[in-house]
Amino acid sequence: MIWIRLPLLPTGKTSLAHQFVEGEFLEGYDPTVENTYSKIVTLGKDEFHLHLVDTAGQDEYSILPYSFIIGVHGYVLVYSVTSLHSFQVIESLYQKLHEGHGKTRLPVVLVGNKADLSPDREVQAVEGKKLAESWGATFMESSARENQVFGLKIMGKIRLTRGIFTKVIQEIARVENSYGQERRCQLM
Ligand SMILES: Nc1nc2c(ncn2[C@@H]2O[C@H](COP(=O)(O)OP(=O)(O)OP(=O)(O)O)[C@@H](O)[C@H]2O)c(=O)[nH]1
Repeated sequence: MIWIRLPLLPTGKTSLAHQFVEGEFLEGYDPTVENTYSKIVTLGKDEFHLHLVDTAGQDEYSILPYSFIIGVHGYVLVYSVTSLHSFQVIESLYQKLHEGHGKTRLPVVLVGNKADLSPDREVQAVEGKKLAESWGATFMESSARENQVFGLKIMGKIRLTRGIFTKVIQEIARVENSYGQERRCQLM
C-alpha cells in the first residue's frame, strides 16, 4: 500500500506533542512523516507509559494504514479552529477509525487547536463539542503556542500537559474499564 501524504492540514499535532513532552513551542513548520515520543504519566496511584505516535496529516482521501488501528489504545484527533476543512477531515477520519476498530465506542479526545487565533476562526467551539458528543468523546480547545487548553465552560485555563493527555488516558480507562497498576498506552 502506498500512502500519499498531502501536507494540507498542519493543525498543530507536532506542536502539541512537543509541548507535552519537551515543554516548549517550536516556531516554523516542518511537515511530519512520523515521530514517536515516550513519557511516563502518573495519575493518582497509577503509572502509565505513554507511547505517542505523531502521524503525518491525513485528508479525506487517505487510506488508513493498519498501524493506525492495531495496538492503539486511544486517539487525540486534532483539527485547527482556523480551518473548516480540517474539521471535516477529522469527521471522516473518525469514521474510518471507528470502522477499523469495529467498536461502538473509541477512546478519543477531540481537540480544536490554534484557539489563540480567534479572529481567523472558522469552527466554533460549540460545533466541536457537538461532534465530540455524537461520538461519546471528550472535547477541548487548545493552543500549543500558549501551552493552554480551554474547556467549553472552563473555570480557569489549565496546562496542556494536564489537559489533553490526562483526559485521553481517562477516556481509555473509561472505555476499556481497566485501570491497572501499571499500563502501557499507545496513543496516536
Ligand atoms: N498560533 C498558533 N500556531 C500554531 C499552534 N499550533 C501549531 N501552530 C503552528 O502551525 C504550524 C503547523 O504546526 P505543526 O505542529 O507542525 O502541525 P502538524 O499538524 O504536526 O502538521 P503536519 O506535520 O503537516 O501533520 C506551525 O507553523 C506551528 O508553529 C497554535 O496553537 N497556535
